[in-house]
Amino acid sequence: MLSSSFTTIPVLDFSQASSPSKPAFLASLREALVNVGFFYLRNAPISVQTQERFIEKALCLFELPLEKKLEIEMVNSPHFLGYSRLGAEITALKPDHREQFDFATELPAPGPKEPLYRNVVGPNQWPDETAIPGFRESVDKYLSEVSSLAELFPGFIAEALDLPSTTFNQVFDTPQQHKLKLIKYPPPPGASNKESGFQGVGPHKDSGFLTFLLQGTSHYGLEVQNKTGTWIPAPPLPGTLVINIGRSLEALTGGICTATTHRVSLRPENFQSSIGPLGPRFSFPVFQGVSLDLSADKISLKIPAHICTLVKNDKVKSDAEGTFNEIFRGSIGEGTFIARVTSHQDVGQRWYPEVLAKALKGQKDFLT
Ligand SMILES: O=C(O)CCC(=O)C(=O)O
Ligand SMILES: [Fe+2]
Repeated sequence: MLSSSFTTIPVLDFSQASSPSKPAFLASLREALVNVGFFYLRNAPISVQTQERFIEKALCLFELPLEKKLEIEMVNSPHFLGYSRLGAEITALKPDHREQFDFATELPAPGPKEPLYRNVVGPNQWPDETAIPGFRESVDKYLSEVSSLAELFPGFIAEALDLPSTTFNQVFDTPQQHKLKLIKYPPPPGASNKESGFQGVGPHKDSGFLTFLLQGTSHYGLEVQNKTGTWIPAPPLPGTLVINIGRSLEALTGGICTATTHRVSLRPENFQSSIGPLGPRFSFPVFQGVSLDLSADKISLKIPAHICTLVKNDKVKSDAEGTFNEIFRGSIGEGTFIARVTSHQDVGQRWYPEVLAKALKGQKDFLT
């Protein structure tokens, strides 16, 4: 049954999230969760000053000379935090054409007796404060405001699914780690594939609860795959964040909330405007984490039947890799760890060579 699927991405207004308009907000949220997996959010409670200062500092970070960036290269960190050079990350078995810095809620590394997968949490690698004064403060502030917004959504989602508003409380750690990626997509080199463009990031689903994406420039490029396999553009709308559902939320709701495949295509025309070249595209996703020790089968949410019947498509065409679904039979921590090791193989090779070798062979039971 592939007859109907979304062709546009809904726009929700956060100012409706408090009564008396809350029922309308929850109804739009329900439709977005169940049938699209993506929505824009207007009037998010993130201060314009925080956002602008964060973008300004982020652009300075990319302008540092390569040797300064390499001081905080991700390969130095067993926690997958820091700088990844252009082409260092792999998605859907192909290198991505993007340069990025990964930061996260500042937390200590796990102790030696904790499971290996807990190493996806640990301290950040911060750039030299004298090179970009105020950088750390601007990132901390932005991540903290987005985290506060993110932490309101489990309650809204529960209510949108007609579940008690505290339903998801048990799935988060205290404190919970969230991740912030700073991404630069340079214009594509040479000719690109006409149909799909040059791969900025290949087709994938995010692995967390929700992702909160700030598109920092006006480029087209982000595309969302509807259930029939068609790619729908998700260009930046001024004053909005793009929010999408990750595999953790999808698994926790037994697939009622849909984690939708997306990609960034770098077509040469996306880098041109009527007044000339746009330069690189910048984007800044925050990935909302969930408890690492959680496994989908430990949580059995009873979603009301009238919500389950809203799910329109029983078959979904997706270009994302399927491996995570297999891995997900273990804990979320294991799944996330393996996804990180295979995406950042230089880090995997340096810190977890055995896990990488086994992951690459597609073995799934190696962390037991
Ligand atoms: O750059 C974007 O707009 C999206 C990036 C993305 O999907 C990701 O990093 O997971
Ligand atoms: Fe993504």
